[in-house]
Amino acid sequence: MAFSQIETNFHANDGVDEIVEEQRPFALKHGVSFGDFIQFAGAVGVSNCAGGPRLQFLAGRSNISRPAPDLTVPEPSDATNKIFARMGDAGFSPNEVVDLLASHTVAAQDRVDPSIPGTPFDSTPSSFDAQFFVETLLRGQIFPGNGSNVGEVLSPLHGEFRLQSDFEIARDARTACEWQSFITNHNSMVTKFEAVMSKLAVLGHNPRTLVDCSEVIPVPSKAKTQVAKLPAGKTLRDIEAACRATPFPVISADPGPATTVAPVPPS
Ligand code: HEM
Ligand SMILES: [Ca+2]
Repeated sequence: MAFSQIETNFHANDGVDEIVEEQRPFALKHGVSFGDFIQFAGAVGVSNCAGGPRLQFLAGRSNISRPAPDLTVPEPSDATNKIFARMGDAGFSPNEVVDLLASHTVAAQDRVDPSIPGTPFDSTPSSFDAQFFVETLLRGQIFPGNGSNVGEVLSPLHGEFRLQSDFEIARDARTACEWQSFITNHNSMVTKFEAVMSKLAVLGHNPRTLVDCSEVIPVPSKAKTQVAKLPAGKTLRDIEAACRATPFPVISADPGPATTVAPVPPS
């Protein structure tokens, strides 16, 4: 937000310009630092999702900072080794990257395939559920838009988008069991997401110098279920299970005709 002239030009930040320009006037108007505003908006935003986490919110970051160097943010076309190495530099283990990727249950793409903006990564983009962790393990069959783009791989459902990085981290021997574990344990997914987000939120800061203002973050509505489902039209045979230690759980499929996924509303 402070260095958007520089940082929004980095390829990995493509699309971030819009929300930065939306939010900056609020931070300036209320005399809140950019770092605090971004953390606050993220915590409030995700609390609106059914079944979502209630993130800690600490205030007190200063606006004294420098532009980040380019090429530090992972790209969806990066190999898992590279993603884990970059995230490792920031103090996150491969399993913590999986925990962070629960965010992709409430996410959509605009720029990887610009012909289909708003195409979500799971069938329930307004629900903070574990559908993302099931659907990324389904065998890929179609490209939802104009064919294969850099960082995109085959998706299992019409209207759903699959990032190459999500596909590979779901199947990587280092992370496949953490990935699979969330399919039958919504609480664990949310608790681990809250924990890893607390870590992400204070990177580069001493948390002891910040003030805990978490009580201003709304309490999200409860999750409907602890266990995810197969989308309608899919069976367990469509799952590419990758965790060697634990068999893939027996989960049921939604009834009805094959699931297709609608785009999220334009932002
Ligand atoms: C591990 C490396 C990651 C890669 C390669 C990656 C990649 C991407 C890409 C390519 C998009 C689509 C952007 C667009 O086309 O507009 C996206 C969307 C998104 N990502 Fe990630 N991501 C990663 C990790 C994360 C993390 C750690 C978080 C948060 C904790 C996150 C949260 C989101 C959200 C919320 C969206 C949706 C934005 C929207 O709907 O407008 N991602 N990600
Ligand atoms: Ca979801």
